[in-house]
Amino acid sequence: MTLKIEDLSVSFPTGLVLDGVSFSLDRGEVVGMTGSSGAGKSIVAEALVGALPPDAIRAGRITVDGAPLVPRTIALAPQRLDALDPLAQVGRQLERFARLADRSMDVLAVLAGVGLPARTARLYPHELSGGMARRVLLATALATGADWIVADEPTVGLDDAASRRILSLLADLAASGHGVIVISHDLIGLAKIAARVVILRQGRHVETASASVFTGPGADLREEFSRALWQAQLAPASPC
Ligand SMILES: Nc1ncnc2c1ncn2[C@@H]1O[C@H](COP(=O)(O)OP(=O)(O)OP(=O)(O)O)[C@@H](O)[C@H]1O
Repeated sequence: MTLKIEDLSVSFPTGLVLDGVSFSLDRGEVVGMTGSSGAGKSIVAEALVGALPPDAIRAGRITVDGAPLVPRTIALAPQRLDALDPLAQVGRQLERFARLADRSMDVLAVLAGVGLPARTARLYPHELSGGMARRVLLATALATGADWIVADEPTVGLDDAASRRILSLLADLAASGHGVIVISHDLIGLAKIAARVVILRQGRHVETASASVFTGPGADLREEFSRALWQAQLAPASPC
């Protein structure tokens, strides 16, 4: 199955924020999305899962094998930890997500699917480590039974080792048959797990680069902006 995004544009009364984004992915694949801050990455995610603000106007086509994408077949693992209800145990929250998608699921199986032990079901969000909370956010998307998962900044705030484990989990979700879109500023991490990386700048789709071009100085990247983005990540951080 192929999810195809064609000419996706989004505008608000204040103006156009996304202009002509096109890319596709198959189930079993990871596609990365990166770009400068405010480039429109979260807007793409919201458009895909049908969660744009009410004053947004969307244009373009989102299809699966030629038919319009069915909303409940795609789910967002949100960026913000406050998407979790601070007053509800993790297990209860996963059940809520499943109910919203009109399905029943096995909480412990969903937790195991994101590498979390059964006891996590009884924990409240404030009892989770950063890495566990990121996994629970992914679990909220999996609890819906969606085929397509959009993970918005799933490694933000994590150290290198925890980030690597989350990226490897996302690759595993694709290997188990999901189509996974990962939004991240960590281009080095994305290049390790994604087949392609969609690069956005100020609402424009700069290019979709195959992961294999993220080597050395990135000479095979088509656009200057993409090369600059890649090289900025390779450069050692300047001492404070
Ligand atoms: N409700 C809204 N009304 C008007 N403009 C908005 C609204 N939501 C987002 N925008 C604008 O859309 C643009 C893209 O925002 P978006 O959050 O998608 O960027 P992003 O690439 O995810 O950024 P970051 O990497 O910082 O999270 C920004 O210019 C933002 O100000």
